[in-house]
Amino acid sequence: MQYMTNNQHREIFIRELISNANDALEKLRLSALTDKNLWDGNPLNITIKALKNEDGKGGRIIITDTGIGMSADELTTNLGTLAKSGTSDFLAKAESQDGTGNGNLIGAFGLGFYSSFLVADRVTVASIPPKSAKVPDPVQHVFSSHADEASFEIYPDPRGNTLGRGTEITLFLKSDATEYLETDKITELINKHSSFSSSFPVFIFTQRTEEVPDEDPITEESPISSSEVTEAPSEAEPEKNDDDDEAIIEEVTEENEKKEASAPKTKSVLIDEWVQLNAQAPLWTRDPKNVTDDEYILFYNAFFKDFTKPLAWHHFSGDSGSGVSFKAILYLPGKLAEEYWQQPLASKSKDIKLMVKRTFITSDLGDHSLPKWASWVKVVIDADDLPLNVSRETLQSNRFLKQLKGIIIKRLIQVFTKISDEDPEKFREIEKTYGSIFKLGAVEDLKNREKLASLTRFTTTQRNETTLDQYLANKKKGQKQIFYLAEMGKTPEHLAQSVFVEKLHARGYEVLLLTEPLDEILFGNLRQWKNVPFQDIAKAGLKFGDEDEDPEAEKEEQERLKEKYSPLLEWLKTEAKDTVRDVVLSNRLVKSPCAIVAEAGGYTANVQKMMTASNSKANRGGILHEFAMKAKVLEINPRSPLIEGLLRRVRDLPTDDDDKDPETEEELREVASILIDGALVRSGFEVPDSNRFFSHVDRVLRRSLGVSETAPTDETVKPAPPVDPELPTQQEPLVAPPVEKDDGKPKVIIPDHMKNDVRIESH
Ligand SMILES: Nc1ncnc2c1ncn2[C@@H]1O[C@H](COP(=O)(O)OP(=O)(O)OP(=O)(O)O)[C@@H](O)[C@H]1O
Repeated sequence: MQYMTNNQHREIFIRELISNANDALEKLRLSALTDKNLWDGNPLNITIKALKNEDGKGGRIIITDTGIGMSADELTTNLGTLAKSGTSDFLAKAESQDGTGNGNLIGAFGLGFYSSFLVADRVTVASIPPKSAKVPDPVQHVFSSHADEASFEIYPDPRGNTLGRGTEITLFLKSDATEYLETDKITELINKHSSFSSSFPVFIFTQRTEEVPDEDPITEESPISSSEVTEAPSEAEPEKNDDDDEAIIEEVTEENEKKEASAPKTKSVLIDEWVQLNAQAPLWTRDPKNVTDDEYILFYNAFFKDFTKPLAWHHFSGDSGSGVSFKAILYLPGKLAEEYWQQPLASKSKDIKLMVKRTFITSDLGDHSLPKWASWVKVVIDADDLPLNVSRETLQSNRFLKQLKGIIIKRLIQVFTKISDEDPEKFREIEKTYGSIFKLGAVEDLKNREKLASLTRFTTTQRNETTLDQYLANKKKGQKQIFYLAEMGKTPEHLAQSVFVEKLHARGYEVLLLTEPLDEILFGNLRQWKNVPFQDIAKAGLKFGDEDEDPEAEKEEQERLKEKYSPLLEWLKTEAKDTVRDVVLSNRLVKSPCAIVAEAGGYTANVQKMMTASNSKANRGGILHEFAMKAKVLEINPRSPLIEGLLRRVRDLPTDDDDKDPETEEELREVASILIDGALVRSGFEVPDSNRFFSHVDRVLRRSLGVSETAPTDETVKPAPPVDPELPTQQEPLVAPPVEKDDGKPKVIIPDHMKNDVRIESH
């Protein structure tokens, strides 16, 4: 893999420049589809040549493409903007911005043309656009910029039109970057970073010596040098190497002379050669059996310009059924772009690269775009049987394009399902990035709802992860609901402690614990799974499913409790009338004395929080909102000693007006108020008036400690001194000025206790 180490990051200049050249070639070819005059059919390629200076010190690398080229204006706008703001400053910032200062930022995102300055202190770009109706007489211009200067120059190329069409970039290498003058080094770099950066041929200039028969030995006083270009890669003669005349000199010794007398005479000649570096067929056309993981990753990096590691990929071929056969590779990116989650519903797929016979056609699927949930997927798909010169407009009505969406989505879901079935470890990794995508997909994509919802995983009161199918396989006899509890932003551990879970858990029922906002939206859309409805256990309607099996005795017991508690239920209904619409005996509590449950049309604590967070006045103003806020029930646990105690006290309250004791009643009312507020908090709601709550708690505490309820707290405090608008005159600075070191740089003061851990250098 090619993830950057400290010293490696500058190597990426070659990848960036080849990728730019590839784009320029692609642009020419695509523009020529509509304007035939732009391209005369001459080869489209990229050539690279390294030239050492004659004095042996330094040299330059020349990268040339026969692409769309740039006019003087385009050179200014495309390349000049950064030069103006200072190239070295920019590079320094880019190198340090990832916080490690090791340039991984450059490695990960690419700097384009400006990465040239990682290895060069001067760069010239000679460029000329093709002849067109708009530019009938193009002129070759040179853009020249120095790494240390915040300026650039553009001037007509004194050499005239040497390129014919395209761009030639010359990097004058820094003294510490001369290793890149070795052809082997560049070849290694291109194979490592850029073997897939161009779909056009990339040639490198090499020289090798060869022994050839000497047909004219008499004239040969010393070995002869001959230069010949074995393959001219472009219509424009590649720049003549000034140093081509340099010969390989072979020492003529006596021994050699003797040998030569007996052996047939040969001479060493220097052969110039253009060697193609990316001669292999495009990756997607190859047999998957012969492609290594590294190749898939390198291809992904170069082709989609995403230099992170993809999580998975799928290489497949097929037939559309409408007579188009295709080959494709589909990739799951290692992470989803931040922007995706900011506005998932506004996202549009831009990385479906449609090729025809190995040539890029478009990534704009127009009306046949992928659904939003899948808009991040990266795919190269090459159709053999579409016409090459198909225009974007005719493409839109092409049957294959209409089918493309279906083909990709089907495969994408297959990839996820296969990993889910066969490799749980890997799926866990995938789920970290795509877990929410499955939920979004199941909400958005009706056609694939079931398949996508099958992929979702949930934490439960019994295990760390389960699918909905696994949940159903674990349901208890008679269980007719899928139990879940949702509270966004909380942890599953927190939810597992909820008052609503206690009885279900104690009885051995499994409860799904949902912590993401999308979870509730998903269940709201699904409503049921394999005909079993979802039940929010914080809401009314909870059924264990075995109630019908209750023996008569148990039913009688229920009736008895109801009757016993009716005075408390009635009394509490009055006390809690501002908070709930009803008070009932609970069948969902074990230890807790009480809880607040939302009615069918009411807000659960979770929904209420979401409503507050969404801050929408429209949501919060209406009658429906008022109704939903109040649609709650206070459930009390008849087996709780606290509730039993309260029942006794309520029963003991005199009913006769004459015997009534307002003080006792008030005390009890305070207890009830704390109980109701406590139930709200226990159930995830907020207390409506926390001041009132704490003053009640204070009074009850005083009573329990035997402290007078009316005894005032000593509230005397020392008042502030009188107003004094006068400002302090400067006597001593509050902060000691930085002490200058001998070299004029400020000395940074570090507290003694931090001296061993911190080192700061000032520059
Ligand atoms: N070889 C080239 N031929 C024609 N135009 C080029 C060439 N190299 C660069 N350009 C032009 O210069 C622009 C700026 O190039 P640069 O590499 O800085 O950024 P980019 O290619 O747009 O983005 P990035 O490389 O970061 O993805 C390009 O968009 C393109 O228009």
